[in-house]
Amino acid sequence: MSKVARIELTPVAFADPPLLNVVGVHEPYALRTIVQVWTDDGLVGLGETYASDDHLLRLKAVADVLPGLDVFDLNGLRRRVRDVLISAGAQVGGMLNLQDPVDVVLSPYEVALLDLQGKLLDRPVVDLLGGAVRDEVPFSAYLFYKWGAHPGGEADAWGEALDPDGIVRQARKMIDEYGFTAIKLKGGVFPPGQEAEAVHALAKAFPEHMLRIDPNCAWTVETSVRVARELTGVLEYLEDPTPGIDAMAAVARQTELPLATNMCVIAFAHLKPAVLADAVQVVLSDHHYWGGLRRSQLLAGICDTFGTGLSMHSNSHLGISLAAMTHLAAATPNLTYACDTHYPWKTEDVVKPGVLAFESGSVRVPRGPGLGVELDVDALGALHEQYLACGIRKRDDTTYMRTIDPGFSPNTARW
Ligand SMILES: O=C([O-])C(=O)C[C@H](O)[C@@H](O)C(=O)[O-]
Repeated sequence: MSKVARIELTPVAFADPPLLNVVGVHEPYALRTIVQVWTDDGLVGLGETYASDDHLLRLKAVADVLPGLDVFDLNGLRRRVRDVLISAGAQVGGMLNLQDPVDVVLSPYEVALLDLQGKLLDRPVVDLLGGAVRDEVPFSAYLFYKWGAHPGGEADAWGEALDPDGIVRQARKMIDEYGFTAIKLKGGVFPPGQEAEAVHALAKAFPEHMLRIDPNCAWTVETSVRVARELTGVLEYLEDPTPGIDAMAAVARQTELPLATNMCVIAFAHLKPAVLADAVQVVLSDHHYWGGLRRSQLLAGICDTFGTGLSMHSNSHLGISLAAMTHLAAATPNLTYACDTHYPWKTEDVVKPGVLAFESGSVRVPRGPGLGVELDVDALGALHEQYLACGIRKRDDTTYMRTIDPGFSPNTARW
């Protein structure tokens, strides 16, 4: 029996371009924690998660109680995570508008144990999740309004995108380089009419592509209904136009356009009220806060039961997460939408190159044992040094953006 012997938690910082969203501009660096779980027989399993100071403290508290755990005992893992968090006074269970901290902390450990199980059995993680229903997982081109450079920094190859022409240019570059067949525009930055204009420009330039826009709850119910009606037949779904289950339900009652969310349904406790109110037609899963890969499949089953669509959300992430997302999506039959990913925006990674590549907008499921990706320990060390030097220490995973000068964009207003 292979048991957990020790855990290494390594916070890292990697370069992130000046992407804009409703709360401001991405910092020059995004932060993540790389989790390594070592067994008593010298194998290592990998996980990746957020890196706020509070989250790191919780990860550390759990790491202290994992030695001795059988790597196949995922129920025992969840029990230990829950016990540690409850005794530390965490509000577990998914309060209104909050993720369930048990699922958030559980996730990278569950992924690391699945990676270990796969290595022990010489099978890819997708096989442990029920087997591949698709060998290639489609992702979407994730577009952002964007500055040409961080203040005082050098311009990057993507250039500036602050109007419909800039967004179409960005889409063209993404599609040329990665072959995406679906496009998501991060909105909530400019007035809604201007952002709808960008969607129309994308529809004109890429008539065969599936389109989405996500203003991250920046709009009122009235604005959401107006934009939804204007973009019905143009978008495949409208993501989080307005905050909360009740407001989303009010929009849903007044439009035919499917509404999607990764903001009002973010824990199992939110599913029942959302279903009862018929508030959302598509839930964006994200294994980083839905409790890992197997609990994301539980979410998929619940969505299937209630006829709710399933897509996948992404924050800035590295290759361990991309591998985990790909295995999960490959093994989840009703995950039929192209998944979100920030991966094309990243120029540094902690995994060795060669396994994860986009072809025609899709990533082929790694077939090696476990997640199928290998840690580059030199890169891990360098990105950890960057974390120590970069000066960004996150207290809270929701405040990872620098708020931009409100004079630059009216993003402080509610539209
Ligand atoms: O609502 C979403 O899709 C996200 O939160 C994804 C990303 O984190 C995005 O908003 C970002 O990084 O600016």
